[in-house]
Amino acid sequence: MSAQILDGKSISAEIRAAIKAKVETIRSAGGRPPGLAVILVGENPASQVYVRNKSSACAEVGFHSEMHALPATASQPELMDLIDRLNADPRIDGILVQLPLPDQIDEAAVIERILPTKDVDGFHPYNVGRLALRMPLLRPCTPKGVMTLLERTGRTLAGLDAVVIGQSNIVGRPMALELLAARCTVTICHSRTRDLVEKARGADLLVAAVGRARFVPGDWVKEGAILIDVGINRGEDGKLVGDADFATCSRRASWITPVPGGVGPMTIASLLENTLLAAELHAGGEA
Ligand SMILES: Nc1nc(=O)c2c([nH]1)NC[C@@H]1CN(c3ccc(C(=O)N[C@@H](CCC(=O)O)C(=O)O)cc3)C=[N+]21
Repeated sequence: MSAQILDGKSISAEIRAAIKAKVETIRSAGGRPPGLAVILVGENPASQVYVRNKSSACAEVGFHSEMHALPATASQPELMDLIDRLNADPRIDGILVQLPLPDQIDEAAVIERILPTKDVDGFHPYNVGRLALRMPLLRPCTPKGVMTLLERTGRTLAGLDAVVIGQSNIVGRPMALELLAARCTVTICHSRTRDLVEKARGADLLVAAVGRARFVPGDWVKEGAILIDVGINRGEDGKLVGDADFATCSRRASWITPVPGGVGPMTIASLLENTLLAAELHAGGEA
């Protein structure tokens, strides 16, 4: 078998075009464009690249966007004050605090400070709780983007054995909740998991979200499985590599996401979708 490619780059371009058209409709009716504020603390070069990509995606679809750069030495109260101001700002529908944050900052406290209806990352306990209870509102962007990709396979997800490798708050856990809501039988694997290889080989749908380059070799993939690669690892040559070994995995999977051009662009598309949804919530007077 040779896998079909789940082309996140082109699917995300379709989504961006649809969002751009909606923003034009809002504006021609005299409404204000959705607004996203991105907060970057410190000078992590990878974070700077991501933040720039998010700003240019906003510009492309006609959103208002603003970047707030704080020094690496910024204090917890400074960051909390900024969030309070953005929470109260009527032009801002979404607030994204780029992670990871420097060690002196309490990440969980920062996330909880964001108004749940402005939490376009979907990381606030309110939004995670809603997802867990199958009443999703703002859904974490990467898992949401993966669900959009999975819809494009045309495959029925209900009843599939899904294995998620990785248990992070931003990807693995919400990914498992999404797949459970889609009625998959879900196994979450992590560093203490016994017989990881056997579990992976049993998966009809395998999600690799470990953050280690080429961690999943082709012989972990069941013939005909769907393989979603969430990894974005930078190789020694500076090129992006996924958590799966694409060359060998694509010989066994039925569908596979490439890196780059798979899940990454879908994460940004989901962020734009969430910001539009947040703007609709705010316009409806629901917050
Ligand atoms: N609060 C917060 N929210 C995030 O959503 C968040 C974050 N912090 N911290 C860092 C990670 C990483 N992340 C990516 C998004 C898009 C691509 C992406 O578009 N990747 C392209 C390639 C980009 C390139 O060439 O570097 C691709 O895979 O094709 C990658 C990574 C969002 N993150």
